[in-house]
Amino acid sequence: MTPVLDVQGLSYAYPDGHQALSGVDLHVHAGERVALLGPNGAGKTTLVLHLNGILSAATGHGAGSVTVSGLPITKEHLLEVRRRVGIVFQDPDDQLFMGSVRADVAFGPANLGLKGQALEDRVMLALDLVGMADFADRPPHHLSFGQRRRVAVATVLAMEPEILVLDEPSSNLDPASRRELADILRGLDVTLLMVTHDLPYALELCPRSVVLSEGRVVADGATYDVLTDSELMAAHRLELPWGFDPRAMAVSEDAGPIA
Ligand SMILES: Nc1ncnc2c1ncn2[C@@H]1O[C@H](COP(=O)(O)OP(=O)(O)OP(=O)(O)O)[C@@H](O)[C@H]1O
Repeated sequence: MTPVLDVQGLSYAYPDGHQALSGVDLHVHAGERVALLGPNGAGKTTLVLHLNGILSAATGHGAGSVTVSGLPITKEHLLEVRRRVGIVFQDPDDQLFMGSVRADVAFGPANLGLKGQALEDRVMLALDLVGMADFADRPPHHLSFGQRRRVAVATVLAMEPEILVLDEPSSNLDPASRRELADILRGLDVTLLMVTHDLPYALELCPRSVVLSEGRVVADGATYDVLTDSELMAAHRLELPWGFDPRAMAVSEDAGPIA
């Protein structure tokens, strides 16, 4: 089966010469939920920025390729790739800038040419998926942080992406909002790649984890196996919260230990 996301030998140095990625391979199949873990400065954001062509190995600072559903990320395919790969950034305020929730969620699909009832249906479906339909006419800046994060997810879902990439989705959420967002994400019919430092969240949501460290993939396997490999964890500055034991966690059947 062809991976929906195929990263091959990706290397990238920033213009100042800092080598952020070195020969990264990552193959994600349709419907997978994958956590991208790693210490600060590992290259996670740099990798994510390559997935919809914000950064590109082709700019002369890198090597390798990124292919989305068979489509290489080139200038010619950039718009289509950006529709297929939806990125939810850590700060929802980077993605919300219109006067109402409805207008923000409509912005992307309207740019694709959707209008009238089809546009309204697309917007309301996306808001329904994140439990924010009742907030459609509210100004985003009147919402709480957790509500704005959900709307940011809806702006991306409204583009009907094949791959949903989330940067630190659980950060700054209270425990109930954190759990509710996990339920929402688990219920989506989409391939999911989630950058996170929240290791319990990775275990809860993603059967598979990839660990990036100093620009290289140092582990790729079952999240449970990664989080219980104390040598690997220590070597790459990954720490479980105090008192959290993956072995004892009651987890959903597709994300948990294969006992
Ligand atoms: N614009 C830039 N110019 C030069 N170096 C950069 C730039 N952005 C990031 N870097 C460097 O590239 C490396 C990877 O950074 P990146 O932001 O991808 O890490 P990260 O894994 O997302 O970290 P964090 O967990 O802290 O968000 C770091 O050493 C960082 O200092």
